[in-house]
Amino acid sequence: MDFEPPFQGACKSFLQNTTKINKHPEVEECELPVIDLSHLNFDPMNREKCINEIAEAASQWGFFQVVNHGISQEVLNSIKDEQKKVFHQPYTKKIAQSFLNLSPNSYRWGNPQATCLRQFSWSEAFHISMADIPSMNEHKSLRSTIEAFVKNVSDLAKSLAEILAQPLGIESSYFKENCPPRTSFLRLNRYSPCPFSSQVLGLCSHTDTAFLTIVHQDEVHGLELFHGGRWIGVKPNPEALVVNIGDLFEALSNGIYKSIKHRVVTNQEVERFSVAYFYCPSFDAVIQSRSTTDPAVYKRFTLREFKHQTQRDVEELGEKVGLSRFSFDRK
Ligand SMILES: O=C(O)CCC(=O)C(=O)O
Ligand SMILES: [Fe+2]
Repeated sequence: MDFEPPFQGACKSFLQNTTKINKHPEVEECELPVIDLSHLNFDPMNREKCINEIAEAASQWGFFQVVNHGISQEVLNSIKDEQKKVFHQPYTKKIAQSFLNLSPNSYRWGNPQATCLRQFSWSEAFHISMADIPSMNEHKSLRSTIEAFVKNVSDLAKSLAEILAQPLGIESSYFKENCPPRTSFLRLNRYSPCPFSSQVLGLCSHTDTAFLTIVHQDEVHGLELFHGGRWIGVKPNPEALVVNIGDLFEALSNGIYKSIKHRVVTNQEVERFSVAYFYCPSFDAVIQSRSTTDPAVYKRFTLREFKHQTQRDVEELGEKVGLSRFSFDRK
């Protein structure tokens, strides 16, 4: 098929000298906490209970699902349809810098810096900065679907961030001041069927950098998170969106909320799609651990410093090291 990136060629040398990654079929599936956001609009007691559930899930799991989230099924379905159309364009077209009129390197696949199979991702993605959406003029239906999705998902991200900030005593204006509308971004993901599914991951294990991420996954299983010392699968729930805490919120909350490692496994038969919205501050936003009682776990840093460190680690080690680079405990 002319839309597939040359995954096999790119990881051929790793496949020849690798031992199997320990995954499927041992991985169990779990029901992540499901939080009904309609309770936020009820009486103060119900609202308080809902806020506590969200904060509890963010600290125990770092991941949760939300229903009655305010994004219509129609918008979610059309994102998937549009995603399918765009990923099914010829590979040679997708790699052209001018495709979709996005910033350079918005289309990515595999992992050019991988040093071993564990770091390779059998998937492709478009990273779409909010600032790039207005220039997607030639692709009107993709653009308008993305705009409709972003309009809803950005409000949802801001409300969830403000809710999570409350128990930490962070002022409600923090996110408004630090996350201007253009600093967040979307990632459209496509996981291609993989003939080496017992060895190769769809998206290698990582934590997200953002304050928080909101994911709409389709009905195909694949997302797994590391919890309680083992990998567990997140059962797709068509009504729900998956929310996860990113590194910046873990740092801001002084380690109370957890940015958890997650990955996507491949399967041999069907393609899988997901769309992730990463709620991010501006590059110069200062991330400083907030706690009135405990000593700070993380040093103060800007997103720019964090990104530079990540870039260096990816170039030198093939993967991101993440928050531990900024921990006071680091040896
Ligand atoms: O595809 C998924 O379910 C998760 C995607 C993800 O973790 C990411 O894009 O960072
Ligand atoms: Fe992620």
